[in-house]
Amino acid sequence: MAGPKKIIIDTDPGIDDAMAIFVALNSPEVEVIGLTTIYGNVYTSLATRNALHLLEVAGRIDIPVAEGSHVTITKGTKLRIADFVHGVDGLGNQNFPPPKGKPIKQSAAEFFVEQANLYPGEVTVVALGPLTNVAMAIQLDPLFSKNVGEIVILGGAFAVNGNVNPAAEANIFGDPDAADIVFTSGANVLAVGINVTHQVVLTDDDRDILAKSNGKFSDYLCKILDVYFSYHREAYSTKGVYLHDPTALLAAVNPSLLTYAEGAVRVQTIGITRGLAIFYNKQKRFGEVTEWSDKPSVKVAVTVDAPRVVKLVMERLMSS
Ligand SMILES: O=c1[nH]cnc2c1ncn2[C@@H]1O[C@H](CO)[C@@H](O)[C@H]1O
Repeated sequence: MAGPKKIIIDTDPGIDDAMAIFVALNSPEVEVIGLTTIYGNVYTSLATRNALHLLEVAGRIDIPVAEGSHVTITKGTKLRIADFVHGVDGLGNQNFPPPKGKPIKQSAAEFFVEQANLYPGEVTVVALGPLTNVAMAIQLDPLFSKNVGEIVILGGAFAVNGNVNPAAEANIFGDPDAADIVFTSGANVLAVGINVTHQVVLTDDDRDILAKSNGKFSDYLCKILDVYFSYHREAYSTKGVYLHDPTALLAAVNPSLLTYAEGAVRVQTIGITRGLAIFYNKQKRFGEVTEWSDKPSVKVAVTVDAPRVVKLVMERLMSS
């Protein structure tokens, strides 16, 4: 019998990243073989610090952390950091002490390539931030896109408005050039966009249940969730928060929680729609060659069993 699925979580923690990491650590279907870090919710160096801290909270310092890129794939340094969503420390302004651990010497991209070569077809990368590290791995090793088992992406706003602006979702907007490289790489890609994750809401009542449960992970999260709840109340008038990262993580754990369409995805890299990801379902045979014509298909999530996802997230956070 095959063992648990090996996953590497590429992360920019981030409150919903913290949730996803804890859910993963409490999911017997997967083995977390590493965390890699990227800018997005915070800068990369803080993402590394937070990744190490979260593993220490979880008592899992056996899991290596590889630091990722500090700049976009085109060496851009004008990064968009979402500290207004997660707090200046990325973890709800709690001023946690610095972690004791250190990242490994390898970069995130080198770690991806090494692990995909070590276990061809068996490693799933769950990318919860901008896709710079994944695109760098594709550029570093021409065989990476074949050797990696699957790349599950939290990103895109397929046929709905974005969350950075009407066109773009935050992770794709963070590095649109990298995203286009990943979507057109031929790797086995599954994208979970905010068209799906906006259906998965952890309500105020769910949070009360988490708070009363006395689980290690739920206790920790209830401390940091305030900032995330306030942001959602202000930005969306929702009585709850979107479970972006945990939903993408669970898509890697149990793909049957969602349904998917297959087709080619291209990302706009310039202009007012920079970061817009457009899915082509390959149904119409266009009379002319398009920028999508010869591109490999990826899977894009279309529906989600939201009550089951919320229930699973809660169970796994409370039973810690
Ligand atoms: O309004 C927003 N702007 C920027 N980033 C956001 C916003 N809402 C959530 N996220 C963060 O970006 C990813 C989903 O796009 C999630 O990781 C979430 O934490």
